[in-house]
Amino acid sequence: MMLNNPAAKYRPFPAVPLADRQWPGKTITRPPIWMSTDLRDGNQALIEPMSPEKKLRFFEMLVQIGIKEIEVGFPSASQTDFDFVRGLVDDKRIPDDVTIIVLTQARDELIRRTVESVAGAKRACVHIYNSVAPVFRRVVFGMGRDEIVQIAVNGTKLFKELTAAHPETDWRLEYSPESFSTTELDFSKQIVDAVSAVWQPTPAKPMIVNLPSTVEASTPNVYADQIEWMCRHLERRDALVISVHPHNDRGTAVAAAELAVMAGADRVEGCLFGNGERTGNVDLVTLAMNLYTQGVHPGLDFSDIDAVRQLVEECNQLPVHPRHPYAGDLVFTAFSGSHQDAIKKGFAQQQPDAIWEVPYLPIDPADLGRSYDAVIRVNSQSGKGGMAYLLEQEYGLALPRRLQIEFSRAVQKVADNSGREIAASDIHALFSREYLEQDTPYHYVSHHMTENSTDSHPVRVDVTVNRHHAPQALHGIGNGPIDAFVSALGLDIRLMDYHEHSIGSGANARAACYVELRVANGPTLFGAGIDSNIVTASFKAVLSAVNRHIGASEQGDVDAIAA
Ligand SMILES: CC(=O)SCCNC(=O)CCNC(=O)[C@H](O)C(C)(C)COP(=O)(O)OP(=O)(O)OC[C@H]1O[C@@H](n2cnc3c(N)ncnc32)[C@H](O)[C@@H]1OP(=O)(O)O
Ligand SMILES: CC(C)C(=O)C(=O)O
Ligand SMILES: [Mg+2]
Repeated sequence: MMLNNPAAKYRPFPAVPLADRQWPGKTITRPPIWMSTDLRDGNQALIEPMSPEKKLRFFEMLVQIGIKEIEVGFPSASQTDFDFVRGLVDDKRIPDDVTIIVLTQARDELIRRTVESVAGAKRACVHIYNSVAPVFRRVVFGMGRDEIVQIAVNGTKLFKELTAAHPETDWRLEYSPESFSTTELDFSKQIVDAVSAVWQPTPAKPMIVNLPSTVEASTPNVYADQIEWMCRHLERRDALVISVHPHNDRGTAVAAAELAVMAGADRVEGCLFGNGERTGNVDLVTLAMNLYTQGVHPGLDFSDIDAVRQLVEECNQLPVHPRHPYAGDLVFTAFSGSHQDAIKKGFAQQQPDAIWEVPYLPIDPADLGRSYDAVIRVNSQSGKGGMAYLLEQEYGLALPRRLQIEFSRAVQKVADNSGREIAASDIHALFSREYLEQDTPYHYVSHHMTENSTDSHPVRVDVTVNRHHAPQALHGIGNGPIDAFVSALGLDIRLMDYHEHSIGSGANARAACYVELRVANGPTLFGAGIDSNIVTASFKAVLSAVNRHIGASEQGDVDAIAA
């Protein structure tokens, strides 16, 4: 043993002897039965447990999402929980297709109080548990196996007796050998079989056998082996609903639940966004959305995930992590350049009802009620694609590729200097400053254009521009308006590239023009212009490019590019 090696005080988790395990070859083709334990396991793990009002809002939201089995509390633990559960029953707040579940230790007085809390409900499930792992048997109870079995059997017998006095309620039993995942499999089987022998479930009225990883202690494949082993060995299997309840101590609860379902589990207990004791219960939102991405409808409605998240955060008084799969603030956001480029191209090519194939996005944000707007954000890690996407989405400006490259240098400079994210409005302001507001020394005032199709230069423009604020009347002819305008300016410039598109439609439509100009044999620069008149927009774009060239030249004067 290595001295001072902390790892030396831990044991490797033993493999399950299940040579012919079947689960690795299975796929999940339908959702499990979902059970939310937000109001019990989630609530018991909060710094401040929920008030009855919050619990009720949470309950109603769970119903709305479509969860049919809801663990609503531990009524024997407190008057608040008892009253809340009683209120649900007495105020007839439980829809006919929803089953409420109440948890109790397998102790007589607690079982009595629990039955009292739900008696009279149309249907109610009492969830009885006792811990069965060796360390609990030794440390907590100081009991041998048979005595531990007796706790569960006695509790079940009492429950059977008590419920016989309330035939108006359709009673269901859920039994959990707590700490199942760290218990010898033969003992878990022994105690579950003993409980089901007392309760005598039938396929029409099955008993829920919940097999929790109370503390997640192994890799998820081991948990799957344990579940498959139990499914194969339990008595009265056709009268049992096998449930799993993974906790997230190793950070693999989602994987454990998924493999457990492949291994035969019919039902999954968990909490929204993974709240729950210590590192949490398995996250039902992630599980459900993972199914979506495999083409399996989870049977739950998370089409407005932001509203669900808001309510959960309010009730739990715990934030959902910004990187939470599907619901986090940042999960549909790409900052890095190559991601932005691929996402932008993906959105452009994605057809409305086709299979979803946008790179880097496993799910369509719209399916969760999230908008595309926040998908791409720009900071110093971003390339041209991100800022081009934002300008197009938010301002309708579709920059040509070479202009994107040119402008992204300006964006990058600002991002590098500030070290912060740059909002779409900042990018637009920068674009306006760099291109649209470049009006010195040349500023467009007005123009008149005439066309004579028989002429070799069919277009003539008479244009007024201010040069250093002094009006100048210029005239030029050419093959088209821009050609004629360039000739009217009388500068040593060549038009290299031209793009235009409309912004908006109808009476408010405007034209955006982008031109790339070369000065003499020097470098090229872009200019941009926007106007309700497309010809005016193109003239403004030319002057924008000219002014930028002049600004960039050493002399900073128009003579630098005079013909
Ligand atoms: C993994 C889980 O999440 S399990 C659910 C855990 N949740 C909670 O415990 C929240 C609500 N619980 C409570 O408020 C309290 O535990 C109560 C009110 C239910 C009971 O409180 P107390 O009577 O003080 O008992 P406490 O919970 O401390 O349990 C200790 C005793 O119960 C016994 N016990 C614990 N669990 C069980 C069980 N499932 N079945 C039978 N006996 C049990 C212990 O051996 C111990 O016995 P001892 O006093 O003879 O040594
Ligand atoms: C009560 C049981 C099911 C529990 O919450 C656990 O074992 O984690
Ligand atoms: Mg738990």
